[in-house]
This record gives sequence, structure tokens and C-alpha cells, in this order.
Amino acid sequence: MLTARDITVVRQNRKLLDGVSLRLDGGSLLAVVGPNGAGKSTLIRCLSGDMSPEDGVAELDGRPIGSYAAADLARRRAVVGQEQHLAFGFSVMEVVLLGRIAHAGRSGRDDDLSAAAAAIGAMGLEALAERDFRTLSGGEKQRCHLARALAQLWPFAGAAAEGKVLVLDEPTNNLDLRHQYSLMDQVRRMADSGLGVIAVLHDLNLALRYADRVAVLCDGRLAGWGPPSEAMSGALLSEVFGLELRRVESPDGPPLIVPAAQFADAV
Ligand SMILES: Nc1ncnc2c1ncn2[C@@H]1O[C@H](COP(=O)(O)OP(=O)(O)OP(=O)(O)O)[C@@H](O)[C@H]1O
Repeated sequence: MLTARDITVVRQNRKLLDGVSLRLDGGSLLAVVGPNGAGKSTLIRCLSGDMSPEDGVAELDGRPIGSYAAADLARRRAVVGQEQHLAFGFSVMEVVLLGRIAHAGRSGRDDDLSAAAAAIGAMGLEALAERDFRTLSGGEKQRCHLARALAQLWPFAGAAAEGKVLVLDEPTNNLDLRHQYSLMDQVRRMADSGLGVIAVLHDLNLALRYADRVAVLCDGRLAGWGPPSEAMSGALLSEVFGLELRRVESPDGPPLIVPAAQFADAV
């Protein structure tokens, strides 16, 4: 559905991305991992149509993403970036309704309210719908922004989700462990309901647990690609992160990535 073909991005004579090719399928979750400065945000900016590569192309359903009219693209792909501050006293419902701007002139007020209600329900924000966004905790704010993105893509389940993409840049930033897993459970459900989801993740264990496919970026190149069990070997991750990492079995779930020194201490 969403494809990167040989994407190269050059800034100030430096290749931020160097011939990156990958694919996101509908109804699946693709995690992009890699060290700081590897090019993860640059890649998802290209894949979401916010940046044009010097070479190569990002295609949505076989068509260059840059060729979509802005409003058409906004009805098919929604982005939740890293910085999501709001200066005004909008309620959660009003923030979520901002996702409907792309539908202005096509969607009636009732549809917009149905979309917002469905998105708020999917993110479990019903009790907070009238709260001032600025009073929310970090985790609640993140869920609110996800709900805004879902309202933008509504209807976002079943056949109606086909061809729609949710792009998330470090969605678990600033969240405690419980809220990281709870948010990723919700993101996983979005993929299971039919959306294509691409997420930059710093936590390798979240990628291992939740993603269908993983792209491991290093110095602007694709160092690993495929299902997590294949793309995230301890040897590859150690090389990419410059730290000895091991994959260890976990008693109840997918394996865990741990730094070797810490592992040695733990046993
Ligand atoms: N406009 C630009 N001009 C020059 N260099 C840039 C520009 N934008 C990004 N870079 C550099 O490109 C590299 C990749 O940046 P990017 O934000 O894509 O990395 P990242 O993998 O998302 O990093 P992080 O994990 O720290 O968020 C970084 O070294 C960054 O400084």
C-alpha cells in the first residue's frame, strides 16, 4: 500500500537517507527503529508526503505521494508527530474534531461528531471528552492526538480502513511503562482493524512485541528489514547501536533485547 523505493535525501552535502526501500501493508504495523540521527523521522516525513526525496519515490497505492492533493492525502493518511503542544484551551472533543478539517465541505456536522465519538471511544477517552486539553497528563494528551488522527481517517475499521495510513513519530515518548504498553495495545488494535500503521519506536522491545515488520535504520541506510524475529538479531542490533545487545527468551511473550553487561549482572 505504502512503498518507499530507493529513497535518498540529501541535506548540506550529506545523505540523510541513502537508497531506502520498504513497504507497509494495510492492516499491519511497521516499526522504524535505529539510533539517534539514523534518519527515522526523515524517512517517515518522506513516507507521509511532508518531504520530497532527492532521489527515489514514496508511493501510496502505486502513485507518488507528492502527487496527491493535500486534502485528498489528509483523508487517507494522518500523522501524529513528536511535538504536539496546544496553546489554546480546546477541549479534548474540540482537538479531536480538528481531525475533521480535511473533510470540510464533504462531511456534515453529524458525520464529524460520529467520527470524533468513534475516535474518542477507540482511545478510551470518553470520560475526558470535555476536559481542557492543557490539563491532561502526557499519556492522555498522546491518546487525544491519536484520536484526532483517527477522526481524520474515520471510518477506520474493516473495508473502510483499506488504503489508509496512520504515521506515528515516537508515540510512546514521555509515557511511563504501563502507558507505553497500553498505547501500543491501542495502536496494535488500529492495525488489526485494517489501518496501515508506521511508527518510529525507540524501545526495541516494543517493536519486537507489537510490529509485524521492522525497518532498522543506521546512518541513513536500511540495515535490517523484515519480521521482528528476523530483522532484529542481537548481532545486527549490537552493530547498529554500538552496544553489545542480546536477545533473551522471556517466560511469557516475545524475546527481550537487553544490554549484555546488564544481562550478565542479572544472572
Ligand atoms: N534540514 C536538515 N539539514 C541538515 N541536516 C539535517 C536536516 N534535517 C535532519 N538533519 C540531520 O539528519 C540526521 C537524521 O535526522 P532524523 O531526525 O531523521 O533522525 P532520527 O533517526 O529521527 O533521530 P532521533 O532518534 O534523534 O529523533 C540527523 O543527523 C539530523 O541532524
